Amino acid sequence: MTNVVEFNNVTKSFKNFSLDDVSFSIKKGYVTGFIGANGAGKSTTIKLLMNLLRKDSGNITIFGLDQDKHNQAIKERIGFVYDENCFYDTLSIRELRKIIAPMYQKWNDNLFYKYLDQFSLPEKQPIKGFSKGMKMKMAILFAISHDPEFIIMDEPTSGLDPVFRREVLELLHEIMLDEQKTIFFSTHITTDLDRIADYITYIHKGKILFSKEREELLTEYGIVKGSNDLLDRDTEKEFVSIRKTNVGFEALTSCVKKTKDIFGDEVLIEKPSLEDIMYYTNKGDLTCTL
Ligand SMILES: Nc1ncnc2c1ncn2[C@@H]1O[C@H](COP(=O)(O)OP(=O)(O)OP(=O)(O)O)[C@@H](O)[C@H]1O
Repeated sequence: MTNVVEFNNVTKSFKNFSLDDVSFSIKKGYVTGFIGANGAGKSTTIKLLMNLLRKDSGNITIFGLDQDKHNQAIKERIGFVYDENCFYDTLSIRELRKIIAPMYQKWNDNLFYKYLDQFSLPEKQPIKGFSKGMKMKMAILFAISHDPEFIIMDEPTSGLDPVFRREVLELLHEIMLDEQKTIFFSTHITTDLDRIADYITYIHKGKILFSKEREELLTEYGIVKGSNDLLDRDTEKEFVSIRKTNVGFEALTSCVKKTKDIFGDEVLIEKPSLEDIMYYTNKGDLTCTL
């Protein structure tokens, strides 16, 4: 399987935060969801991917090309949706098109007008009068009208109502019907990933904890429920983190198989949601080898 992106030992430090020796890859032809708590390093990683930030060390290849040597050629093949509005808001879509289209050799007006119509966006109205949902649709419109192979989005569904969110996800589905396309997007809304993501990359305090197939992840991890007297210093170490109540404990394991070997039928193991995995991982440190 080909990788569209390879991060190799990438490091970036700010005064109070570091992306620490980050290595992961993004598979061609799939949707990868990028999750992590507030401040975990998602936007920083995406900015490094877009070459908008200078890395301290390591290297990044995109389409097999070194990012620093082939910046322009790479950008031509990427569609980027940023989480903040970065367009001049006194301009209309028609005026923006005149500025943005010449930047891309492969700009496709047929595609542009197809999506403009599909998104029901007004062409001549200044964008400052647009709702948040309309602005997001417009950002997507400009990101995909040069028919990019790889689409990167920083929280495309944040702040959108459920109907708009569903529309954005439907659009991503439509794009993915072309098996050559790849999408990488960050989100806090893990249920969106249940609908669309094939792979999940999880960042926690500047470190990548895993980058795995979603289905595989949901089989390896489990929510374990049992009686508090099963817990002692040794058994507690088997869990990512534990929540104890008067009636028993609930914990996350990252190794369902090992948990079954240790506890047998004495515990109940349920399939976790991505939200469960994020919640418990933020509470504790990983104790099992991933
Ligand atoms: N230019 C910068 N200078 C100093 N610190 C920065 C800079 N950019 C980001 N940071 C810090 O790096 C950390 C990670 O920020 P980042 O925006 O990557 O997180 P995030 O996972 O995208 O968070 P969120 O989900 O809240 O958007 C934060 O503590 C942030 O304050």
